Amino acid sequence: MTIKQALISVSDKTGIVELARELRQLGITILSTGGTAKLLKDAGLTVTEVSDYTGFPEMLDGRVKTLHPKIHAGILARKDAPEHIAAMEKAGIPGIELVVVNLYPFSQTVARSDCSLEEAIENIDIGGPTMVRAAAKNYKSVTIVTDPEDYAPLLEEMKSASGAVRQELRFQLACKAFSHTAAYDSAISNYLTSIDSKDEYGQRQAFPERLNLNFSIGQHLRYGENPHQQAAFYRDLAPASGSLASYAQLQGKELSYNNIADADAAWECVKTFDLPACVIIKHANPCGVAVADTPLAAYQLALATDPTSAFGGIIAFNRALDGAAAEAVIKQFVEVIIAPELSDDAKQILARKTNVRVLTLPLQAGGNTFDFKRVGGGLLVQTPDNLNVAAAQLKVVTQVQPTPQQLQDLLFAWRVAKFVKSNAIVYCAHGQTLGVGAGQMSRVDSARIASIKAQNAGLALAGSVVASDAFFPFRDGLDVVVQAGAKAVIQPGGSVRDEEVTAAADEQGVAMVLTGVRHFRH
Ligand SMILES: NC(=O)c1ncn([C@@H]2O[C@H](COP(=O)(O)O)[C@@H](O)[C@H]2O)c1NC=O
Repeated sequence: MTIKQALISVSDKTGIVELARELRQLGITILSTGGTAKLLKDAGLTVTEVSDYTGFPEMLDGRVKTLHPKIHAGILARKDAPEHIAAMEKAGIPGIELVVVNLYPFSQTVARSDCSLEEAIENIDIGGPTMVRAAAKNYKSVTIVTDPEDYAPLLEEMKSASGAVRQELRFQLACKAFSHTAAYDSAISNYLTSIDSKDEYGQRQAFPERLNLNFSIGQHLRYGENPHQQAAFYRDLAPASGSLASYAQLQGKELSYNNIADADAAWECVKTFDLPACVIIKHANPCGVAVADTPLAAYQLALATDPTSAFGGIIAFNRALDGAAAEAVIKQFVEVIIAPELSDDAKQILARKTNVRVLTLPLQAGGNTFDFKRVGGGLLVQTPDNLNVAAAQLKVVTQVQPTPQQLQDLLFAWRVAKFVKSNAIVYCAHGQTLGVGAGQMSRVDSARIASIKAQNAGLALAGSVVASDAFFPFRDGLDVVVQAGAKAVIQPGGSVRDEEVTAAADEQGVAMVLTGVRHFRH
């Protein structure tokens, strides 16, 4: 379909002057709205303002710019239907074969904490989506472009086909256009339905009445959790900075479904430490975590927790990976390595193992607004568990006080326990996990398993500290960890038998601190 006339009306003006210049060179007439027209004219391009074209000025503070039959008939007329062509000729309306539109920045506007309802409403684009949908509906006659990323491929196509665009590309762009308007309307609906109606338009609730999710496909995966399951990885339209979805893969095989899930667990855990840290994940649980002076030392300590389970693990660092650490890590079978960056040495060393997936991610705070869990016929939605307890918030409930070193280790153990599936028991000493009990239905069993694991790894628990992700419902769990050698315990408290558990700790001369916060993880 040859393009004679284009309509350009964009909020995001990235690359628009360059596009318009190329369109002019191809002999295409350009119609444009106020701000866009001014920018193009200032760049020396010949442009007709929509208001001059329709003979109807923009009005109501821009609420009506392009909403005119001369524009919409121009977009919606089927160029292959004689009756449409005749009707257009009779009305004296020329066709529009290319529409380049992106919408008012609604999501960016409402993301600002000081955004008022009035401001949000004014950022609901009306004329833009109307043109986008009209052009997308009429993709057989019209090309619709909503993303500056598509300007270059569009021009390439037009230049190679004397200004024409193939129907295949027009259809692809139309699909993208409907996704664009669908995402836009979802954002409006999510925002408006999360406003607390009781509070005159001010208070926003966390959860919208209707939850519209919008993710775009990042990649098709070879299979899901198991080979007989199909799978894909979808990204947020704008992933939070420093979240897993913003990874860059430097080398290695394609990531699998389980790789991505485990990489997320590893990255979220390692990000929470200030000191150089290493986290090794297997089947969504940390099997070794340590902090030390260097990435190498942290890795060696993390590996020592459970070298058997670390086989085929996902390993994350919160510091640049240097050559020494890289050399040590590739001695083991590792699925994925993640770090904020890699030294040139480390890159060369890891390149020797071409299959190993290596990801880099910016070490930045910030995460998802909501966590989701699909259940039969529904979706559980919650805000993420991003509470980090500080030393000042701990309450010592025993006669024995923890030493400063124990306190430091208790906080370390507590941070790790948050990332271990419940029931979680984590023994630690000197910034190293010594035994991790995960995912047990009984807390006592988790405590026993964690001690067995430490024993298997040849790590002594005498004098260690221990974290329990939730309270001890009975003293039996506490007895197990004390018998194993723990001298200080951190747990939320809140059981009806707290007194009995504290008495058991006193009786055995160990220190116990309460966080007042629980970290179940399922
Ligand atoms: N009301 C209308 O008729 C209308 N037509 C186009 N727009 C939007 O106006 C924006 C461009 O405006 P300007 O060219 O003035 O910077 C685009 O995001 C476009 O989607 C409109 N604005 C809002 O609805």
